[in-house]
Amino acid sequence: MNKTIIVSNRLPLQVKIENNALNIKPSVGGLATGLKSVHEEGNGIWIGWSGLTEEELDKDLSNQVNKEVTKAKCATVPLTQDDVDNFYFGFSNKTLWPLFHYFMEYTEFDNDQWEAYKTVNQKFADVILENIEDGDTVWVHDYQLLLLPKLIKDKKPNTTIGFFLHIPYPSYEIFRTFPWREELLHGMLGADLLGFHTYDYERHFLSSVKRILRLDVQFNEISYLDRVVKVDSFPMGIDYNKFHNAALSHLNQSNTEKSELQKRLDDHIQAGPDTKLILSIDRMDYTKGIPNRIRAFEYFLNKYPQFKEKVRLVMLAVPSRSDVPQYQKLKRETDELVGRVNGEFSTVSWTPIWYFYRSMPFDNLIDLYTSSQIALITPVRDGMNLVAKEYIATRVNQDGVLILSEMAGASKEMNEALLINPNNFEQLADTLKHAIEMPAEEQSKRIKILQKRLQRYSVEKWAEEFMKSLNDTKKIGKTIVAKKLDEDHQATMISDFKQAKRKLLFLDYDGTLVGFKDNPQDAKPDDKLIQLLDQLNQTENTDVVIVSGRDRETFEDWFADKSYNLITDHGVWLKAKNDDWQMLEILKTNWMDNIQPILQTFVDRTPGTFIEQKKYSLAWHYRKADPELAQIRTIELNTVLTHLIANNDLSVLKGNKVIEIKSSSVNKGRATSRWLTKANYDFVFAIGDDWTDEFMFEDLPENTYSVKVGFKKTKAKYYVKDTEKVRDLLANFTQQ
Ligand SMILES: O=P(O)(O)OC[C@H]1O[C@H](O[C@H]2O[C@H](CO)[C@@H](O)[C@H](O)[C@H]2O)[C@H](O)[C@@H](O)[C@@H]1O
Ligand SMILES: O=c1ccn([C@@H]2O[C@H](COP(=O)(O)OP(=O)(O)O)[C@@H](O)[C@H]2O)c(=O)[nH]1
Ligand SMILES: [Mg+2]
Repeated sequence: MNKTIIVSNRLPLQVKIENNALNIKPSVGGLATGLKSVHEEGNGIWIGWSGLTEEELDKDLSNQVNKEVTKAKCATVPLTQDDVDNFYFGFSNKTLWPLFHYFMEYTEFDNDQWEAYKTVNQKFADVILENIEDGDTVWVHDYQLLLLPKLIKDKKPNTTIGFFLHIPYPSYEIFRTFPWREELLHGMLGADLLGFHTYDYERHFLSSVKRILRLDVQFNEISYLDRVVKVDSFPMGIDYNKFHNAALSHLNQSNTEKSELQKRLDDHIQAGPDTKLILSIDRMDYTKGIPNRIRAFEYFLNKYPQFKEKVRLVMLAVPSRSDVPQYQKLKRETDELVGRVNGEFSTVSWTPIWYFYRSMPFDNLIDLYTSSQIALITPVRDGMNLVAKEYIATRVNQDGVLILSEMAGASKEMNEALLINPNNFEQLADTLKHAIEMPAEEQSKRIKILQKRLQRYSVEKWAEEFMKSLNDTKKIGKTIVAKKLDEDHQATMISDFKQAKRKLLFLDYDGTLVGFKDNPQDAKPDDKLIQLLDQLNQTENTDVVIVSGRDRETFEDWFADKSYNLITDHGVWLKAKNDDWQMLEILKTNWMDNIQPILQTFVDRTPGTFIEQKKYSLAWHYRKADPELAQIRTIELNTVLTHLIANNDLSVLKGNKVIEIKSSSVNKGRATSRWLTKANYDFVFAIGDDWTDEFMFEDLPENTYSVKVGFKKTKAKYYVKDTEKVRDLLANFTQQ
């Protein structure tokens, strides 16, 4: 039976050594809850780091850990102290975390730490590869493991891989500054499904893929090598019932059952008729906007002094990553600010800010959530923010107001909250006043809608939706007709080739025999290709024809001293071995004078594009242009051209980052079909990568071995991954 492997940096277990003995408890985080049905109840295993370094574990302890962890359906990735320092505190938290949260000034680009990141991703891959079998599904989590999807896919292509990013994905303008950007994107694209919290992160990712890797993206699908990678957004939810039910039982607590914290909170609430608690809970992280919040609260007290002694900000900041200098700086700044504001406003019976720097047990969190009439959540950047959702889930009487930063992913689903820009103190102060004074009916109206949505799209539902979508990626391949040319198909083909008496091979040039280059003239045949073509050309009873959209002049130049069979200009010219050039179609070219100036206006308005002037066609190339602008321009150009060419027997051909205008009567299908009549071929093979090659796939006889390069919609029977695979494949024909 196939299984699902979940992978995250940390296991859903708390592993500690106390008095030389192991203490292992399940951790109760949201992710563990959401994945329960995939992990414990399904046929799953969870792979991650235990939290203890190799140095902390002697052989005996390590065996014990492994035994206990296996019982919990987990497996550990062994990490040394150096790994943790350089991969976790280093690259993950000093590079990726700040960069992805738009804190460029905090971002370090350190090559040694990048190496450590790669090494540790490989360590994760090693443990996965020990546990994985064909047909299994893997779900990788978060920014510490961005390279992992590729490391698994390369070794185990017959597995389904999902990746979810729990933090924001930054805009292209930020991501492009990352020195190893290509490698990171290729790492992620090892997955079959990439999930983000919001549509904005999704589109930022797609924009990086289009601009940096220049891949083709259709809606939310990326054509990548011989696969399609799907990208989608799945906003993570919470364990709604857990928070809601805890709050319900809280309501019925007797005085003796109440915690000390609850009693103090009650004291404040009961101090007067309009006293209110404003709550904030976050990790002590510079992305959470803690100093801003304190300053804005100070501004509010100055602007609306009537609320002095009435409202109190209860601020819980949970210690986090305190080994990283920026976090230490933030802690000092927060201490200072709280001190300043409290010093400035406190009276004998009132301190404006209650500040806790610690983590609190679940029951105390419920005390805080249920006692606070307002939650003030003001991150400057946040992937999602679950605290905002938890606050809403605990409002069992449908009262309370959530003030939420629009920079948190959660704001995209929580429109009924009061959304603010955390940098706008004026707005923040006014929104606080609005929240304090909001009528009960309005509070309830907003909370009800929010609760309904959170209850429905819980963390369980989130995991279910992701898994469903991941499963569906298995079907993507089936909607495209071509089959992968695997070893069995290849063996049959080669054996047919060997048995045949008269053989014909049609080979497209660009994108098939050679990879793409920015400048078309740079895509010259290399020595290895020439060697391969020479060998093919000498193969007995075999006609090899290069069929290209290139112009005759270019091929004359590149293959000057060769006697190859060539078809150029998509089928205008033909040159048989040791023969002269022959024109297959008599064509007019007077249309060019009208179309050329129009193309020129597109060149002028679209930086990076240029016209390739061929004798019988005009090609507008946009490989180097901004992909989004190019997409708009191609639609525009298509409209303009369709209108103009209506009566001219011309057609517009969409190639790989090129639009070509040429005579309708010319195409690779007609030209190759004509060649076929030259002899009685009993083996025909045709290979190409582009739309223009579809004409030959369509027109050639039924028993042709037709092969597409790359995983795209096609009429060909088979597909192969890339030009490298094409050359390997062709080499087979030369072996007798
Ligand atoms: O039929 P083909 O042999 O595949 O030729 C199709 C076109 O190829 C050339 O353009 C493409 O390759 C260039 C070099 O890598 C690249 O810069 C460009 O973006 C591609 O579209 C050629 O310039 C065209 O004339 C051919 O029609
Ligand atoms: O003392 C505390 C305070 C908060 N939390 C939890 O920490 C999580 C914080 O998640 P969020 O998405 O808000 O922020 P992150 O820390 O992931 O950036 C929430 O589930 C809180 O309930 C906790 O376990 N202990
Ligand atoms: Mg091509």
